[in-house]
Amino acid sequence: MTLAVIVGPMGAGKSTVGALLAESLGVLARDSDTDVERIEGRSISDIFVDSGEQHFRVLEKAAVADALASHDGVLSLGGGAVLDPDTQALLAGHRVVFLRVGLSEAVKRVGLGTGRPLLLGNVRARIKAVLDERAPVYESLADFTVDTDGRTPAEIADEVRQALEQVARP
Ligand SMILES: Nc1ncnc2c1ncn2[C@@H]1O[C@H](COP(=O)(O)OP(=O)(O)OP(=O)(O)O)[C@@H](O)[C@H]1O
Ligand SMILES: O=C(O)C1=C[C@@H](O)[C@@H](O)[C@H](O)C1
Ligand SMILES: [Mg+2]
Repeated sequence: MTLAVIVGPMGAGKSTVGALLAESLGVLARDSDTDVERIEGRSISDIFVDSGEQHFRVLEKAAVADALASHDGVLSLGGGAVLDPDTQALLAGHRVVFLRVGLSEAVKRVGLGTGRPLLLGNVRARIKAVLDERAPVYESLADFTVDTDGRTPAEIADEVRQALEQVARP
């Protein structure tokens, strides 16, 4: 059973905060993007370019289901993993944390978007579209939400850790 599952858009800091949170709790951090890359032996960008987004989503769905079933620590999900209805249903059995980030800060954090294939083209416009489309999904799945704008990853990890103490595991 996971201790917590971290969701949010690109640049929210899921991987960064997930690693810090796991360290402070003395558990392992896992990241579905890293799992897909390890299993496939190629980067997410390469998967998108060579095999297409749909193929990536199939791999991602399997990696997330596996991690949700077997991981005992903190699990950070790829930004789009929550769009899958089966994944949404699985998440109901876990404590879900939404890391919220505003448009301008997300744009600053991802920089030129290198390594994030969904942002190719106009980074700001793509992030805006992703935030608009997905914010309600993240909100609806989350047991609680932590704002990340203007705060360090360590501060955010600390707030998540405190909030987890208030939320019983399902
Ligand atoms: N609170 C923060 N303040 C400033 N910079 C941050 C913060 N959190 C993360 N970052 C930086 O933003 C970038 C993106 O962080 P990270 O890779 O953890 O995001 P992510 O949510 O996992 O994104 P993705 O969905 O692409 O995997 C990194 O360079 C990281 O150092
Ligand atoms: O928001 C998304 O759809 C994505 C986010 C990243 O974590 C990766 O999973 C991939 O770049 C797609
Ligand atoms: Mg990440």
